[in-house]
Amino acid sequence: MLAALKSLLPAVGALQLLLAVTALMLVRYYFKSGFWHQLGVLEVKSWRILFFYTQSEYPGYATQEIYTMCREKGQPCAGFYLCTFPTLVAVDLELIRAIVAKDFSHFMGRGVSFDRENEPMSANLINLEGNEWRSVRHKLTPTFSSGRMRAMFPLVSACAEEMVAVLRTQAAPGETVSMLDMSARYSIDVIGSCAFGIQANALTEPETEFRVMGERAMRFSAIRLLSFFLPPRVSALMRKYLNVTMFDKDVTRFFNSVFEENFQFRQQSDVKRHDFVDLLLEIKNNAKLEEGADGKDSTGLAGNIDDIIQAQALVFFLAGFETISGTLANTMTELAHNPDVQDKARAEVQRVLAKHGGQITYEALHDLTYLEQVIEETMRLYPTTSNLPRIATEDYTLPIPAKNGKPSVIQKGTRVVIPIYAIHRDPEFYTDPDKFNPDNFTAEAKKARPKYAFLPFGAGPRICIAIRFAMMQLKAALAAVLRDFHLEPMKGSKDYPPRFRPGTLTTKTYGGNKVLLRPLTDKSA
Ligand code: HEM
Repeated sequence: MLAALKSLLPAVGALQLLLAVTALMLVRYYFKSGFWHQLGVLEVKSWRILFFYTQSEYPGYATQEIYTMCREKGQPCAGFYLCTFPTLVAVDLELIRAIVAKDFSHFMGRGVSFDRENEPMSANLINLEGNEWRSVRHKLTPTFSSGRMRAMFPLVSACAEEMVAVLRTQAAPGETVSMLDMSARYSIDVIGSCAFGIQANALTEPETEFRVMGERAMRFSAIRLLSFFLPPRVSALMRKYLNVTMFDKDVTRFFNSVFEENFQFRQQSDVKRHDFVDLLLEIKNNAKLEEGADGKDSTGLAGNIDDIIQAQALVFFLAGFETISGTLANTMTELAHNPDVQDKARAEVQRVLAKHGGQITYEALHDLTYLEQVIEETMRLYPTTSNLPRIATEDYTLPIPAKNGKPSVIQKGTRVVIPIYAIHRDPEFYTDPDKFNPDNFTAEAKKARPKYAFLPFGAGPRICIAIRFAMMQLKAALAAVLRDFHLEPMKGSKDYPPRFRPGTLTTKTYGGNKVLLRPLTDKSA
């Protein structure tokens, strides 16, 4: 029977399978109706949830609808049942704090299905759970310390200066530049340099292989995205019979070979670049020292240390590419459309540069506090992750009584969604929430707002590990652009305010963030 199915599947095709799975999910949805009601949790029945799973619209919209419904009804959370598992949308900020921080031991994972045996690259920090995650996180954390960032800054700064040099050649009068494209090339060059120890040259050669492969790595078809969040046994069947892997095989092969080549070179040479390759090498050497008699690292890592190290290098790419390029591109679009903000940010850059001998140094970045507000406001409006996923790794009693006032116990395996996009657009926390206003992030404004009302990097022990690295990259690039250019909106553009694109893992907008650039010397002339 199985053999017959297997031979049929290629003919059936991914799309048909997806339709069949969707139909099954719908049936299951109706079967399970009342599930949340019985638990005393507000139950959601909206067709939008299907769009959420099939990624046919920006996933922030479906959870925003649920968020608004909860707020109107005074409920801390709501649940829906689809795709064979129950999902809870947490709305109340105290409940969110409990899930991501206070009761973290019940929610240590994101619930992503992966196959370590056949795809060692998928056993990365983002996907790992439990003690293994804890161990890898503990080993990687020092990699992002401020001392390490300071040492790495020259590599990042070189890419920022290269970007403005390329922009200078592109900023012909009246010609628009796609800031999304330029930011992607910058981000690729930074990752190539810092995580793989190579010159990717995406800024000077846009179609370089590193970039092409990088963009392929980030392209997840609907079926691939769906497979991440299905129960492990269903994903395993999809892998076996449909060949649905987490990463494209060519992509894995490419990144493996680039990393291996440079890793071996570093092992055999005395070259030190103070980049992630050096630091991963250190982790490997320390792990070897800690190796137990069974050949496994004694600190809780399962599997081969070389595979573990390689998986983390790839995660720097996966987690660091589109998050940076999208945020950078959206910040530049907002600066182009908000000339007052742009003038104020540039005045700050000029003032700070004068104080630091005319150089964009690591220390100078710390003084760019208004620029930081501008970046934070961009991340509020365009959070790279619209919804933060968690999975209950144990049964859990909700700390806030739900609908019927009685304690509600959610079962192990329940998915939890923290609706970041909706929280960031809540008028209770941000007046005129759709308006770009960096004053939302003055020290006073931040103090007056609950901590969990701003979650661009997530929160709790699984918060983004690379916040310092991310801010350093963003500030270095923006300071160089503001120093050298005036940004203006594209004439007659219909892409502002930007609309969000469906079907992407990180938040993306339509239009490619096109702006007009005027070299500052021309402007003052
Ligand atoms: C604007 C830039 C960035 C944003 C907005 C961002 C945002 C996030 C978010 C929302 C999470 C999930 C946190 C949670 O579940 O609570 C995350 C996790 C993570 N990020 Fe970032 N990120 C950015 C840049 C980067 C960069 C540049 C890197 C690496 C070089 C990186 C590496 C990671 C890793 C490894 C995790 C998983 C951490 C764990 O599970 O322990 N991120 N990031």
